[in-house]
Amino acid sequence: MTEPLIELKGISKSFGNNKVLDDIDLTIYQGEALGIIGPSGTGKSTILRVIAGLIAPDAGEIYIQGIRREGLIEDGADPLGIGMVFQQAALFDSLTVEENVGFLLYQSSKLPRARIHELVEEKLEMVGLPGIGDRYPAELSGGMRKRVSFARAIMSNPEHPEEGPEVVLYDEPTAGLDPIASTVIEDLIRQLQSTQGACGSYAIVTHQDSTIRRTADRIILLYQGKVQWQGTVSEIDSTDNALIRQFMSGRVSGPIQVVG
Ligand SMILES: Nc1ncnc2c1ncn2[C@@H]1O[C@H](COP(=O)(O)OP(=O)(O)OP(=O)(O)O)[C@@H](O)[C@H]1O
Repeated sequence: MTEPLIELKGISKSFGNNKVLDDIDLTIYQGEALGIIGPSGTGKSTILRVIAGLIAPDAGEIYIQGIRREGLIEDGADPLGIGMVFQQAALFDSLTVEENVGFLLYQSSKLPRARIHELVEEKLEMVGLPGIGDRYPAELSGGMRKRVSFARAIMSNPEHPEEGPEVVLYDEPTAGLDPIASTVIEDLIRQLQSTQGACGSYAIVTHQDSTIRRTADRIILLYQGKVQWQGTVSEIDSTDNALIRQFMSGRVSGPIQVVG
């Protein structure tokens, strides 16, 4: 494996009495596609939010390209860009697609509007949605909104190319999509990984079987605050780990307790 981009060491996080992450060690390597799976409520989104620097762990250390992160992302930029695609597309409803995708550039760059427009159009083309910049999110389907949020996540400022996202964190990017729309998103994730130069390494949280198999190379299973299993995609079918067997088959009986 190549060099570690992001390392979590001994990460713990509780909400009240609920210990969601319990002394987790996890590394994301350069060029890696890491799938994070596990039952609902086991802290998959929480781990992404910790990696993104949106919430602070209670204990443990986070290293970004070998440099320890102090505080949250808002306290100082990481040495590499981390983009996030949320489960909900999280677009601003009152802004057009163009204003959403170019949001950060319109807010904080000195680029002329025409140049931002070009860059937005370039990203929209990459996600297969050219020419929709003047529409509003409410006019789009769920799958289109997700693709627009991708376009926003991969936007970088050509004045500061080093700030472009090198790592993307995908939180259930295919949740609620039909199988064909899911395939489009899965292909897009892999396509961006190989062509964009930017989104070459990523972690993806998903419950969908096709997304697990098509977008991840290495998988970890989170349960009860711990990484309980890790292996390659082909190993999810051959392992006799009882947690993976139950999770992938959807059986109610087994070591994973059904909540609710
Ligand atoms: N800000 C918060 N305040 C209180 N509890 C929280 C907060 N964020 C998450 N939790 C709790 O932490 C646990 C883990 O939540 P998280 O969203 O990380 O799970 P998940 O594995 O991503 O779940 P799902 O698969 O259902 O999306 C849950 O019990 C959730 O209720």
